[in-house]
Amino acid sequence: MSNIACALTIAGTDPSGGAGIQADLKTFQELKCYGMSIITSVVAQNTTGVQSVHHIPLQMIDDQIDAVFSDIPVGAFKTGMIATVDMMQLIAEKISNNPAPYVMDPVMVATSGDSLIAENARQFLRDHLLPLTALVTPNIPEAEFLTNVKIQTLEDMQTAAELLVHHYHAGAALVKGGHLSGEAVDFLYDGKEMHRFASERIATKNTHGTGCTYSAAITGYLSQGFSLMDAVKQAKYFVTQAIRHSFDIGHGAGPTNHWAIREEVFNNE
Ligand SMILES: Nc1ncnc2c1ncn2[C@@H]1O[C@H](COP(=O)(O)OP(=O)(O)O)[C@@H](O)[C@H]1O
Ligand SMILES: Cc1ncc(COP(=O)(O)OP(=O)(O)O)c(N)n1
Repeated sequence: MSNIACALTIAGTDPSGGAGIQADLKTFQELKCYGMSIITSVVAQNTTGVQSVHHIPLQMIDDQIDAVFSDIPVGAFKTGMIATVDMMQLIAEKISNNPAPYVMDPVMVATSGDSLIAENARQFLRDHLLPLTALVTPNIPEAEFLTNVKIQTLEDMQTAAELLVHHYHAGAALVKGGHLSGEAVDFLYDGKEMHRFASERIATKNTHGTGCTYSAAITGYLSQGFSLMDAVKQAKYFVTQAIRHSFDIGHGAGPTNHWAIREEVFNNE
């Protein structure tokens, strides 16, 4: 039996390669994890926005999950876009007995402004999936929706992180500050302590898929046995480098560069 770390993503697709399943698998690969994927929706999108969405039938999502869970031990898994309440119900049922750490990127709206999940699914996500998580990774608008706290300051971010754990029963919460100004600061609250992760703000419009990449990197590191704190620390470095070396391709918000740390990783071996 191989002892390679196996990481799984349950999410929607991005044929232009910057976000969703494609970003997750590229990230897993860069971290030398064995990447696996379950597709919830096929999304026609690119750097400028979402053109159309096709939801995968429930039975097919069910079959994909069974195919993976019945065969391969999952070290850690994440969810991204889960568009409907029916899909959420099914996924909650399927993952509730899996002991691997669950990282939720509570995807609601794309960088382009297009909505990716049904209105009633947002509340279901908070009430039924959040309590199953080891970690939830909302950006500011997502944290505002989930907690009903208006977030304008670093203190507000910390309040939201605490509420997500103590009131909404997330295992831990990482509230990301990409949508504020100044340094790019994120707060991780693990139920006991608040940890701050900061980097310089990089001047770029090319941030398509940053949330997907960050949560996939955390999942990848968790699958390798890193502690939550170390997984977030390493992933923050990964996503910062991916933004720093992002690509100016396409006509809108370009994608991050998943291989930005490859040379450094290889050189450190
Ligand atoms: N311009 C930027 N420069 C550096 N880091 C950034 C920048 N924008 C976002 N980040 C970081 O990228 C990660 C994802 O952030 P955020 O944009 O808040 O989430 P999302 O991509 O889900 O909207 C966070 O670590 C955040 O601090
Ligand atoms: C299929 C799919 N999942 C997630 C997203 C969100 O990605 P993006 O629009 O780049 O926003 P962040 O990852 O930065 O929150 C998507 N567009 N498509």
